[in-house]
Amino acid sequence: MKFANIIVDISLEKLDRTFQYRIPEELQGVLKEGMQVRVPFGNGGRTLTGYVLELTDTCQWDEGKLKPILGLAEKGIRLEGQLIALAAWMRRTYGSTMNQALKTVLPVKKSVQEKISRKVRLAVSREEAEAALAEMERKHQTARARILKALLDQAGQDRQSGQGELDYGTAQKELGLTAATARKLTELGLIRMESDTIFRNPIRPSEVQAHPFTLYPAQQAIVDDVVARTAAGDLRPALIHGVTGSGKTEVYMELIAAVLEQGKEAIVLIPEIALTFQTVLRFYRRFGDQVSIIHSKLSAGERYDQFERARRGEVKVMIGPRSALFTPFSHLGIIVIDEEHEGSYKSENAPRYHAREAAIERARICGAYVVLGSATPSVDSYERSREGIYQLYELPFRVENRAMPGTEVVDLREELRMGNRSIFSARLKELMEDRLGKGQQIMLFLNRRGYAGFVSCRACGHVIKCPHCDVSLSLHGGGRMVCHYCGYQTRAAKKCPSCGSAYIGAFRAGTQQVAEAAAKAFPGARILRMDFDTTRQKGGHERILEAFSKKQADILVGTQMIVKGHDFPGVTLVGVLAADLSLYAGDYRSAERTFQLLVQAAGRAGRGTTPGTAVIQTYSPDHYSIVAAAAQDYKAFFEQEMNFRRMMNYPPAAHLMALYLMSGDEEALNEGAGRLKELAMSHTRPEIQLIGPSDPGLSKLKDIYRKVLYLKCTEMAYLTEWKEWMEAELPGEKLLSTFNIQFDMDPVNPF
Ligand SMILES: Nc1ncnc2c1ncn2[C@@H]1O[C@H](COP(=O)(O)OP(=O)(O)OP(=O)(O)O)[C@@H](O)[C@H]1O
Ligand SMILES: [Zn+2]
Ligand SMILES: [Zn+2]
Repeated sequence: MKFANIIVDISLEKLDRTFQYRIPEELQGVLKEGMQVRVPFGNGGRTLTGYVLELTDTCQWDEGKLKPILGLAEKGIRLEGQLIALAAWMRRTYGSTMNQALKTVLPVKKSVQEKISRKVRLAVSREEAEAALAEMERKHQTARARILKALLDQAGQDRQSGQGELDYGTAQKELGLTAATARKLTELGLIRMESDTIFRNPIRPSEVQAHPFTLYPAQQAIVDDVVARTAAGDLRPALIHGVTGSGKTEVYMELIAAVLEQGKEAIVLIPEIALTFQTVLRFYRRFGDQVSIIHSKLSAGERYDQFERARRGEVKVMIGPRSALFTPFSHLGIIVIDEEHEGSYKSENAPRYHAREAAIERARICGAYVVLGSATPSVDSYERSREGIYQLYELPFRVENRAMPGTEVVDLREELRMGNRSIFSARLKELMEDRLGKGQQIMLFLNRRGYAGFVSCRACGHVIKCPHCDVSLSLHGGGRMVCHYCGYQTRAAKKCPSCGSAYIGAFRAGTQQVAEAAAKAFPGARILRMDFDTTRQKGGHERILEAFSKKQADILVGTQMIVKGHDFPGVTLVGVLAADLSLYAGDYRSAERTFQLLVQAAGRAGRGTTPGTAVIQTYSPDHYSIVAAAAQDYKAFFEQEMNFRRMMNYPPAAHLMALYLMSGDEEALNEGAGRLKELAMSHTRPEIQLIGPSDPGLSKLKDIYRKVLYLKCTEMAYLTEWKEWMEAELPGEKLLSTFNIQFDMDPVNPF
């Protein structure tokens, strides 16, 4: 590479200003993205340090006028540079402006003073606090002593937690607490300042258990192999495929402990929905105050504080969803991604990065390694483990050989034939009666994808699909059935093309109808509903789950949010009302998502000592993802799914890049989509297959019309090259300049 694009100022507003320099002979092959260099700046002979953002062979200006880089500011790449290199990779891979990419990886500085209620809490046991207080009184450190005493008084009153807690504002007013005193007490480790949105660490140092159990041989074998392999320099990601309750979390913690022992740090990504107190508690219990967390309820300022604590070395293990990946640790050793198949790891904002891919890149940049874990790995990851890109480990049994749930599949076509048109099949109803009679709990699960209304026959189960894309067509306005990939359209069928039955139509059902039907069928039962409507208010989610876990209800009805991660030992029956809902969601990952949901849903039944049963109702009992889920057979599912992906050239057999086009003006959008396709075709190559433009699942959202164009290709590099070309071309396109255009490499969630 001959040139380097350099950023000299990383204050936020100027992130997009890069300057190009010539790479001198002695730095050829040495210079890497993220390195800090010295460069001449302006005409006054000034020298500045800057970061290398990108290496390139394309000269943006007059080659003769480019100045050379003077030299490296320091050897190697420091933290800031590592994150900048990651941003450059994200921009290149996923498509966005450099500004958007840098803002994603670098914590945004606190700008406005936030009014958050802060709490001052005791960070030590009462005995330790009392000893410290006596010492302070002896030394006449009255300001500190006053605060400590007030906290101890509080601790005495607050029996339940036994931990003293004061409101920061009140302590300032009534006890004369100053910032200096608070800082000193924090440094001494006596108090902790927290806001209520941060989970408090409920574990006292004396309760931290370094080795709570001896690992089982299967767990220990994984730990030993990963530790030995990585120590020998093999930093390939590890994929742990372990059934629910097989002890994966204990393996993660053991690996993290080994990394901490080397003086390095750890990041643990978990889906937000699993970020429950229970999970966090296990990490606190194991690692004490070295643990901290990030979650979506934190304000920007609190998030920044958490990142600063990590930067200063006060925290060694950061737990959180996707964005915790950018925790500024200087000696990162391991990144764990639990439930690696979860769709929430894919960002929905530009750059639309996948946290798994970005984690692997960050680990590569700083010499760390990645551990992925799931009971139902993504097809992408499992395929990579088969190619040897990831190292696969398996935990096929639950700890203590606890039983897996029993699964039954009910054919809804049979129910119709027998004249049962209710939401509950005869078998599900029978089991519900049985459980209610025994005082056991039931979960009813509707795996609705929200908007997709596919068209199917209730008599024979036939689903109308796109002849070109092999995904189900969705019912749109005006009686049209539409393919969300290629735009193929046809009139809604009045009769089933397969059996001639008139029982054909859009498949729609809501949690409210289910709850009503359950109330009608079981008049005495106490029913809770959890979905988007009932969880909209703050804390709605937690309140419903808590009520259910306290057995204040017999039946919990909900969407996918009820099946993930929650442990309800009282539940012995899970009913999946219509597996077809996610199976025919109209995108190429529908079968994969269905398999994952069904296995997880079944995993909810019988977590306690009483064995559980899952009933899966469907019109497609022969579909491989339902057959495999019922048998809890991941490999069988994977083989058939991979065949489908290979046949249709969907990821991971190929790469799929989406171009989303958005505008408030429908007519202009149609015209723009046409122009975009023209442009796309002018720079395409035979290896790239262009599909669309088409209406996505949501063709209008908040008054914004949306179109999508797809490009398929087995070579990612060709798509990246095409994207770079398009990104350079777009600013000059007058017709397209008013649209919001976004790239999405290997989309995961339907647009
Ligand atoms: N070696 C062990 N000895 C005793 N108990 C263990 C051991 N390993 C795990 N457990 C316990 O078994 C249960 C399941 O383990 P864990 O949560 O680690 O499994 P998991 O695979 O992460 O589960 P899930 O997929 O449901 O999140 C936990 O209660 C855990 O404390
Ligand atoms: Zn039919
Ligand atoms: Zn199609």
